[in-house]
Amino acid sequence: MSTAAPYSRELQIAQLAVQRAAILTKRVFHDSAKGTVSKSDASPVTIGDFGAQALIISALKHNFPQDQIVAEEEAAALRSDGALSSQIWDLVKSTSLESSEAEGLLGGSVPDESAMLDLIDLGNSAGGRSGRVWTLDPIDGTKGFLRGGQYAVCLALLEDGDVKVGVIGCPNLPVDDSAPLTADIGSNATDATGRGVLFSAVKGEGATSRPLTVGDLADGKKISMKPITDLASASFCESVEAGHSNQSESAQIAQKLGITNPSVRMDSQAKYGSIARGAGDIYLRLPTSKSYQEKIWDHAGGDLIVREAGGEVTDTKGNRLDFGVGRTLASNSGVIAAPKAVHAKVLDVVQEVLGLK
Ligand SMILES: Nc1ncnc2c1ncn2[C@@H]1O[C@H](COP(=O)(O)O)[C@@H](O)[C@H]1OP(=O)(O)O
Ligand SMILES: [Mg+2]
Ligand SMILES: [Mg+2]
Ligand SMILES: [Mg+2]
Repeated sequence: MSTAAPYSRELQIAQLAVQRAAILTKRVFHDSAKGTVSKSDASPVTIGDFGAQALIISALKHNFPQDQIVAEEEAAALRSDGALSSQIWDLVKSTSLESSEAEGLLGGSVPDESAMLDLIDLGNSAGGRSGRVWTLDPIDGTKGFLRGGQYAVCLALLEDGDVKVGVIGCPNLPVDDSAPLTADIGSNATDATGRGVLFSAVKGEGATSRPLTVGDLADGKKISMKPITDLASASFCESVEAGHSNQSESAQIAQKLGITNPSVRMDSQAKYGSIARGAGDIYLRLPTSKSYQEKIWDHAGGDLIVREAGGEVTDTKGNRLDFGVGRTLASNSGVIAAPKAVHAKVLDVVQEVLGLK
């Protein structure tokens, strides 16, 4: 008797849902006014973020009605702004996958605008240590999205706080796994031919990449981190936004490690995907303020994809990221992702520079 691969249905639905949402975000980037509004923390959100969240939650609700969902956005601002809401509804009702069979698997279209708002708000779960929890960032790196740089559509499944499935769609990364890591250089990075990658991982089954929008889901190729012996030739990536990660400390760390290449700055979980496929080696995210707590939707997929590709991911204290404490990584501080063979060395220097030892 043959048994299906673990989480194969969850993986298939997550991949299709991310693909469909990326069709919407690309339409927003190319075709329409972005409908950008500023949230209470002064970060931007666009009609692309809301629309992508509605489409993905619709697919999750259809397939896994019992599961909890922790997603970044909420519909409150749309309930008090009918014009914004109807702009999003125009997009959501007119975005579908080409294959009607695949659309059927996702449960088809959202019935009406009011249902769309309710779907967006289903992402309000508190998360936690028990049961099945999906975590969703409909557009990770909204600033990158707006400037035509890197962004990602990110979905992961946690079971009892442990990441089991991670899917990250990166519309602006080159398809070629061996393309060198380049800085987020604005309009040069947009989803022209040859761009758009879907990274996936299932716990214990490895990590893959495939083109985001064309071909069969089964076409994923195994990816792995670059075996690295000499840190002098390593490349490391970090946030574009200086407010998200301390870039002067990372420069000191790189220097102490003997890394000679300048950091590659890119937005979003595209950083995790890029190191997982060996386009880069190390991802450093160093806390800028004691008060900011990283969000689980910003890391769950990337954490699994890097670990399944042969990497180690910890915080600056050396602890694994704990996705079971709620909507944020309240018990962690920063992120250090690197190939297993060099992670301890990198962490040691991080702790030295941060004064943690
Ligand atoms: N003060 C902050 N510190 C760290 N990350 C932040 C902060 N404010 C927003 N973010 C989130 O950081 C992520 C982008 O990180 P990166 O710097 O790696 O591109 C995004 O998820 C962004 O949210 P958003 O999803 O709204 O873009
Ligand atoms: Mg945001
Ligand atoms: Mg994010
Ligand atoms: Mg986001």
